[in-house]
Parts: sequence; C-alpha cells; structure tokens
Amino acid sequence: MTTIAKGLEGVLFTESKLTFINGSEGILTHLGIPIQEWAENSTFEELSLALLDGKLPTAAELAAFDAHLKANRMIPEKLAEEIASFPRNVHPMQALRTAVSYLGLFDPQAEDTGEDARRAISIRMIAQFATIIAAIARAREGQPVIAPRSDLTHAGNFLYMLTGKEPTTEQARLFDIALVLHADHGMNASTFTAIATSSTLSDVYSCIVSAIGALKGPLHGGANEAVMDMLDEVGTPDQAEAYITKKLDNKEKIMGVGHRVYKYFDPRSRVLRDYAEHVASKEGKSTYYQILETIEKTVVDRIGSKGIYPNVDFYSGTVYSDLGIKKEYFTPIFALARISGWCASVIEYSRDNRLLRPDAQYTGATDQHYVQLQDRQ
Ligand SMILES: CC(=O)SCCNC(=O)CCNC(=O)[C@H](O)C(C)(C)COP(=O)(O)OP(=O)(O)OC[C@H]1O[C@@H](n2cnc3c(N)ncnc32)[C@H](O)[C@@H]1OP(=O)(O)O
Ligand SMILES: O=C([O-])CC(=O)C(=O)O
Repeated sequence: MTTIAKGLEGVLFTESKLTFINGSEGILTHLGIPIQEWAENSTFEELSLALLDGKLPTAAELAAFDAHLKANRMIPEKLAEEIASFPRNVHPMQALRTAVSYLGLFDPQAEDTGEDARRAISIRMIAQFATIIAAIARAREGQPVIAPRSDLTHAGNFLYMLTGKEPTTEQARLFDIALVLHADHGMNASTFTAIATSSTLSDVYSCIVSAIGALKGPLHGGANEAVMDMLDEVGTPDQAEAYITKKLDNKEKIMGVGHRVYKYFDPRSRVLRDYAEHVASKEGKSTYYQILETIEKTVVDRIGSKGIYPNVDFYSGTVYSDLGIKKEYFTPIFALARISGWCASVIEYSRDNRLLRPDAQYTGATDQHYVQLQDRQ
C-alpha cells in the first residue's frame, strides 16, 4: 500500500552539510557547531560566509567578505523611488517580495545560473536586504529613507537605517545575535521553496521571491508577528493563563509554539529568552515578557506532553520590541537573516541538482466522459 507523507514529514530529498537538527533533544548545529556557540561568539556576517562556503572563514576571508558586503549596501535609485511609491497599507512582506523581484531587473548577472554568479548575487542580496527592508519601513512610516553607512556592522547599520539613530554597541550586538539565530534552519518551508524553484534551473531572484512568499505565512515566519498580536489581545499578564486555557479548550492554535521537527524546546527560543530576561533584569520585566512567561508555563503544562514547546518565534518579538521595532517588521527581519540560509542552500543543492517533482495519490473520478455544456445539470 502506498503511504502518503502528509506535509512531507520525515521525507529526505537531499543531503546537506549546513544544518543539523535533533528535534527530540532540542539540538541545532551549523557546520557541526552548536547554535549557542554561534550566538555567543560569532556574527551574522561570519555565519553567512560560513554557510556559503561550508567552512569557518579565516580572518582575512571574513574581512574581505565584510568589506564586500559594505560596498554593496546601496540599492538602485529607481528601486528606492519605487519603494517610496508602494501603497502604505500593504504588509511589509508584500513590499519585500515585490522589491526583491524589482531588484533583479537591475542586475545584469540575474539570469546567470552558474555557481560563481549565484554566489556573487547572494552576497549582494545579503547586503541589500537590510537597505531594502529599512527603506520599506521608513517609507511606510512616512519618513525619509536613510542611506547605509559603511562604518557600522550589518546589524548596527540596519538599526541605524531603520530608526535614524546609531544603536548602542549592546543593541547592535543583541540584534546581531537575533540574526545569527535565524540565519538557517535546514529544510524549513521557505528554504525548501527556494530549492524547489532553483531545481527548475530558475534564477536566484526567483528563488528568493518564492522563499519570501513561503516565509510570510503565519505557520512559518509570520508567526513572530502573530505572537505579538496574541500578546496585544491578552493585554495583561493576569489574563494570560485564562486566555490560553480557553484557546486550548476550543482546540485553537497558540502562535509561537509547536514545531514540525522540535518536540522539545527550540534551542533558539532558549537563547532569545535568556536575552529577553537579561533586558528584563536591567530595565524591569516588560508586560510582553511577563505575558510570555505565563503562556510558556501554561502551554508546557497543558500540551508539553504532545511535544508542543516555544519555537524561535515565541521570544523574538519581545527582543525586537525592546529595541523599539514595530511588529509589522518582525517577519521582514526574519527574512533579513534567512536570506543567508536560502542562498547557501540554493547553491548547495544546485551542485547536484535534480528537478523537484513529488507526486500525489490520485483519488478523483475515473471512467468519465466529457459532457457538453448544454447537457449538464
Ligand atoms: C520559524 C518557524 O516556522 S517555527 C513555527 C512557527 N509557527 C507557529 O508558531 C504557528 C503555531 N504552530 C503550528 O501551527 C504548528 O505547531 C506547526 C505548523 C508549526 C507544526 O505543526 P505540525 O508539525 O503539523 O504539528 P501537528 O499538527 O502534528 O501537531 C501535533 C499536535 O499538537 C497540536 N498543536 C501543534 N501546534 C500547536 C499550537 N501552536 N497550539 C496548539 N496545539 C498545537 C496539534 O493540534 C496536534 O494535536 P492533536 O494531536 O490533538 O491533533
Ligand atoms: O524549520 C522549520 O520548519 C521552521 C523553523 O524553525 C525555521 O525556519 O527557522
């Protein structure tokens, strides 16, 4: 009998040397190195290069990569003008999807699908995503777009372009850690989507536009914004337990918890919680943080036995919110980090490409004949 792997759960379709996940123990490694070590010691720039090259870079390689990213931060003027003319009421993820598609029109290398071209485009895109997302946010808020600076880190420069203020070293580092935590995660839905597009030998821009569309949904990257919607709906910490209990009694989903692979704490959620706690210890617990603490406890007590624990989207919003970022920009920020994983995975898969084309069990009608329109009931 044919078995159907609903949601492709547990289906292996390729090999990868980038990311390993042990979902029952809550382990995540990139290139064999635990995510906690990346978060503590590395930077988004270094992890991006490591994913692209499949190895830890030397100091000289990292310096050259960093300089290359900085030199590519500007976006075409026409694109900046186009972003400024986007309707203000569209979701920033819609704007990002359109802007990246538009960016591809200005790249003479866009249609080159060789590995060197894919790598060069990827590096430019990693750099330009920050400028595009900040420009989308500024335009949406009716504020002038801010040009990138080349004396700031990728994370620091993004916060500067977003807010118009140079972040403190601690703020820039906290945001950098969030980017590191989100940079790659195996065959998640958006990376798989990017690879599916790439497997047809399509161009990198098309792969990334497809991936942005997949990340946007609330079951994937869109969950970080949905968590904030939930916190706003809960209102105060004393309401949190009753709110979650009612939702679970009604068999409704709680955002930011549960995962296809992790059946225990997502290790990234632990790192983010520690940082949220660190901020709370200095500045007092925010209402959001207190609500999250109660939701985590209620969910783990009620449905932890089903393998439902906080995922990466659970605490990320409170960290961004502490940095003064509005919730509409949380999912674009996920894309700001995940662009590295998408590009690295597309390049890795293209080395041994095979068209992705699964199958569906046919359960429709058989032995039918065409009925003329006038003869149908
Ligand atoms: C970056 C990321 O993409 S991380 C994921 C972000 N998404 C979210 O946070 C959205 C909320 N979570 C979910 O919707 C789910 O947990 C998913 C889609 C992420 C993973 O779902 P699946 O792997 O399909 O889980 P599955 O459906 O097998 O769940 C098993 C059981 O837990 C329940 N469950 C799963 N997630 C949740 C949740 N968030 N809230 C309440 N119950 C849940 C299911 O209803 C199911 O219960 P049942 O056995 O009584 O029918
Ligand atoms: O791996 C997944 O399915 C979703 C996820 O956590 C991610 O993309 O970071």
